[in-house]
Amino acid sequence: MASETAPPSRAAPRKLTGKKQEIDDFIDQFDTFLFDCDGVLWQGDVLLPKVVETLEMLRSRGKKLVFVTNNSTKSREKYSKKFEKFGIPVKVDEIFGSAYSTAVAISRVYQIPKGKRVFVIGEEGIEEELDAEGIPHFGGTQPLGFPDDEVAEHCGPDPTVWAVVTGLDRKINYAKLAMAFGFLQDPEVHFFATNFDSTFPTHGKLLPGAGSCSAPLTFMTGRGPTTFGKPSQAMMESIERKYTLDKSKACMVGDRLNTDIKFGIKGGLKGTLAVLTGVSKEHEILEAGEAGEGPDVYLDCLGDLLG
Ligand SMILES: O=C(O)[C@H](O)[C@H](O)COP(=O)(O)O
Ligand SMILES: [Mg+2]
Repeated sequence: MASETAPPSRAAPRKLTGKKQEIDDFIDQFDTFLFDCDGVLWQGDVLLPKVVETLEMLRSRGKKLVFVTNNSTKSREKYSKKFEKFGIPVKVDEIFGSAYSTAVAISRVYQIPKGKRVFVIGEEGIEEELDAEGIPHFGGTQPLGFPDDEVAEHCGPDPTVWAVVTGLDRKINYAKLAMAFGFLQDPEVHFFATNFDSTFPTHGKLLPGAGSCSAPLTFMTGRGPTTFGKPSQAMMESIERKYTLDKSKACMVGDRLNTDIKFGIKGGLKGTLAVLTGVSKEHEILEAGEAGEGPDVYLDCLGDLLG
């Protein structure tokens, strides 16, 4: 049996101490920073401490900033407006969201056939990115067209449905799941999820995440979805198509081990930085480090990069 090639040994995660020289040395290794959003820059609509100043500092040192979020509730356009509201100028092209990554995959990689449509369990972000790619869709934030308690008469296979796409849907309900289950009983119908984050960090607590919106369908059908958010490299490929990304000078900054840090490690980026303002806890980071799956370094919060 071919011997399993052990992953290249990775040093244990190191907490940056906040000494100016150590932080400067860390920052100076990179010319591009890929930033996760929820749990790194903000929690919901609350900006985390010193985020604006930190991003300004990095930009003043000539660093390229790219924003890579698994949160599919907003399109890139709407994220650009969210940044603007916080006084952070970010162009749409600097933002890569899982809704965008999924819509691009459906239209340009899988090439959905003409006359087919997509059923959505999710919010405006998915709908707006599907619209931008010219992909017909229904469900999502739109009414189903019949009272929820009549779903039994309406659910089941539908030859016009080419895929079910799930994302974070804060108004998910039994009728939506029943409709999606009906479509997925046809094995030809694709099952896509924007991302599989189990939880969503907001208001200082964890709420159900996008992965918890797709999990019931996996339980019903025995099928796992194909996902296009981190740690899938679909977004890394989108970023590389857009920018000449020198991975040997790029750092991924995230709050979640099994999405952000895994995305950076799998993507072969030079560095990974975890922050403790979102999902992963310090002991989880250290335990992951023992398995060679931890970040290179970590901080209590992004603002600590200011030293
Ligand atoms: O449930 C979700 O979709 C995720 O928790 C959330 O939106 C992650 O967003 P990110 O941290 O990738 O910006
Ligand atoms: Mg996050």
